[in-house]
Amino acid sequence: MRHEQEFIDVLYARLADLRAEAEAAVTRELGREDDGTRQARVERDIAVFEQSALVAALTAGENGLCFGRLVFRDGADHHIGRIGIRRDDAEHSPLVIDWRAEVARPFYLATGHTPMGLRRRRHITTSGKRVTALHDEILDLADDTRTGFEGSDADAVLLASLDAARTGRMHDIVQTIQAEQDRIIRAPHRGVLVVEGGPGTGKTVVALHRAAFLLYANREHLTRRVVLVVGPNPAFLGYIEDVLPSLGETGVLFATPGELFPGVTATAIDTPAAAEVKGRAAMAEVLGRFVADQQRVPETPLVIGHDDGDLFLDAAIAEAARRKARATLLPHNLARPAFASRVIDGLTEQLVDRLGADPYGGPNFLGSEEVAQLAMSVAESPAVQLAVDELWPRLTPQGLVADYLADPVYLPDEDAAAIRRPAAYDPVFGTSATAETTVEWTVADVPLLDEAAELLGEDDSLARAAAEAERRRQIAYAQGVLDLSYGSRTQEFEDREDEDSEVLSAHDLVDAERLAARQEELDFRTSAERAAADRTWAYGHIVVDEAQELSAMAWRLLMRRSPTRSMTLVGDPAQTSEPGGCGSWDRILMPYVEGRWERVRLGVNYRTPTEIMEVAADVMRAGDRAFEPPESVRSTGVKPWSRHAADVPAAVAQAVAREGVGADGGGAAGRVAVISPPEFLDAVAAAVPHAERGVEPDLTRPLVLLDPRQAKGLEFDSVIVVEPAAFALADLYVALTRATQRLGVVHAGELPAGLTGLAPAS
Ligand SMILES: Nc1ncnc2c1ncn2[C@@H]1O[C@H](COP(=O)(O)OP(=O)(O)OP(=O)(O)O)[C@@H](O)[C@H]1O
Repeated sequence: MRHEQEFIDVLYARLADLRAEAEAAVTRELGREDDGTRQARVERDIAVFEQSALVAALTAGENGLCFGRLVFRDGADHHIGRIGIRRDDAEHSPLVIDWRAEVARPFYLATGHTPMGLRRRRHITTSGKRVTALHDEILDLADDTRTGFEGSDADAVLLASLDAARTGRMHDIVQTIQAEQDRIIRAPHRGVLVVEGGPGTGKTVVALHRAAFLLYANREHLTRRVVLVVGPNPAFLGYIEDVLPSLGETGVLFATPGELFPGVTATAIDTPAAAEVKGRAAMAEVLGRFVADQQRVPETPLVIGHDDGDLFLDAAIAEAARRKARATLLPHNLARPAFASRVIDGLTEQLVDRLGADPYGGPNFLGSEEVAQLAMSVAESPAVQLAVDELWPRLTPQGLVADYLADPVYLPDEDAAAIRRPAAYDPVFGTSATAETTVEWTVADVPLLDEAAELLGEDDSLARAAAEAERRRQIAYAQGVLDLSYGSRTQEFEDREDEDSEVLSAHDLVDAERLAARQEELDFRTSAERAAADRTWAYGHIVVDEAQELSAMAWRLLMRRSPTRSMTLVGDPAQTSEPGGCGSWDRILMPYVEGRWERVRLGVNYRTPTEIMEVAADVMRAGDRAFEPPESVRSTGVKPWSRHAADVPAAVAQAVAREGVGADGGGAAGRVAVISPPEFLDAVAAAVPHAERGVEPDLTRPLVLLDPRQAKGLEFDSVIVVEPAAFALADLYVALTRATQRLGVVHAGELPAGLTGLAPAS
């Protein structure tokens, strides 16, 4: 213990030095007078950016900085930590090794049967900077040295962590990653990896550690292209948001499916029927046809005034123009110039025929210069432009979808009725131009907007050309900066030989292009922020949690954001509750990566004790006798209970009080959740006014009141489920599997099959 404490003291002293150095560097750079040149600013901004990131990583890594030690048979001896730190010696030898480095792998994988060269593995438990416990495992049977910390219970550290009171925030699991989880975390980043498993098997936490690992192993690429984590709702994102920063990774973008179309926030709620219709893959084709309908041919010719006499934009001209524009295969707005030019040609021909016709049937009198002049006058005529606008209007995604929802076509009547929304009519401007500003969007509208944006296209060629010119300029400047600063390269954090795998380094300037990219980032703050604002951003890797809930249309959107198909999808088809949810992985992935994706399964439930899992499994077996739940890793001896009560809210209040939550909302050890069907939420809330509730409840409060959808992915020490017969089966399964310690059910109506055997509460 003393030796380890001495080591930890040295480690924290080194951490403090490094942080002081980095902080001093930030202060120095910020205070430095620059000579006003762009180059000086680039240098300063880069130094501030990198040193600040270093400070953030060092601060994040502080808690539980070192948690393990590996002693190898060949004499090598390494401490393992949350981040890698090097000594201040000439070789910069490693003091503590990042858990993601290859050399740390035996910490997670070695067994007595396959010791991976290990003699001894030690778990070091700390509280703040103090060593509080050691657990040693001997992996080399020939080794007869004993430290006194050898115990047969190798799982003690894991069980202690699973038993600990919840805080309302997910924690990292670097100290206790299990072998089956480690293999998923370190799987190569190419392709689509589906992580499946029942409740509490660690799908979410594993996916987050995988993101941290991929950032470590592919830092350059993924920092620039950004890792996106998609989670079901804001409360869930709040619940998981500390995990990656605690591993030193801050550049990851988190979003709910309703936030994936920049500029739109989903605030309205669809009926289940509407969400289901909007989520169908067929909506892509329906919207395509609706866009085609906006490309019109007039029934009677449009009469266009012109100095040389009226022009007639008839069906023949419009039809030819439409054919030509569609033949470009460009999106609607980008094909518009082709339509306009053919209309102008048609109208010019009319003028030429009229003005230059030879009454005796000879060739037209007008020369090519005169014809060109006439064409110009037609093209510049506001009346012609208006006519083109009418037949091939410029459209926005918001305007198009609002118009479509106001009068949905190409759908059976019943489906159209489900999604129809009154047009936001503006008496001055008409409907479509302003509808977009007044419509409240739903989560299921977001993929429709994205589809519309694809169909319509955005004419950003000028913006792109300007961006490219700017990038070239920055590369030229960056080359100059490089020449000056390459000599000052230092690397404090590195565990692997490979340069690209460094954790962080102050001056990791490798080439001018990369430096220019950094500078580009500085202009717009971080890559993650730029990605969030860019609908066409191609992410380096996408993690989708609760992936079973996404509709076919939502998958189309996500796949567009991942052209390289580098994705980790986690979910559990048995927990599908969204009516538009895709459910089966085959169905989700077939259109994109048919046969070229990998599925792995996690089979151990770390959250829910056996006693609770048996109850949840009984409920599922009532509908599917072959249902196989994940196996719980522990049992608590505490049986779930049920209470029949005429006044359900009052009974909930009593149960909450028994959990130790006082009327002021304080007092409980850990966290308590009441999960109620939406229709009873208000009544229950009146009985437990101290419960935290809302769209984005603060889960760190002792007592929260949730509907089943909000409870997805979360966990609590104790859960009280209200009126279970009113839940859909998948929702009930989710609600019953949220507790780490205790589960109770309060009901006035019948209990659903599977719950009737619960012990009645006293
Ligand atoms: N190796 C581990 N060490 C410590 N805790 C773990 C480990 N694996 C999982 N856990 C814990 O188990 C709990 C459940 O994990 P997680 O939420 O990732 O499961 P899930 O499969 O996503 O569950 P669900 O589908 O029910 O939402 C979390 O508290 C997580 O920290």
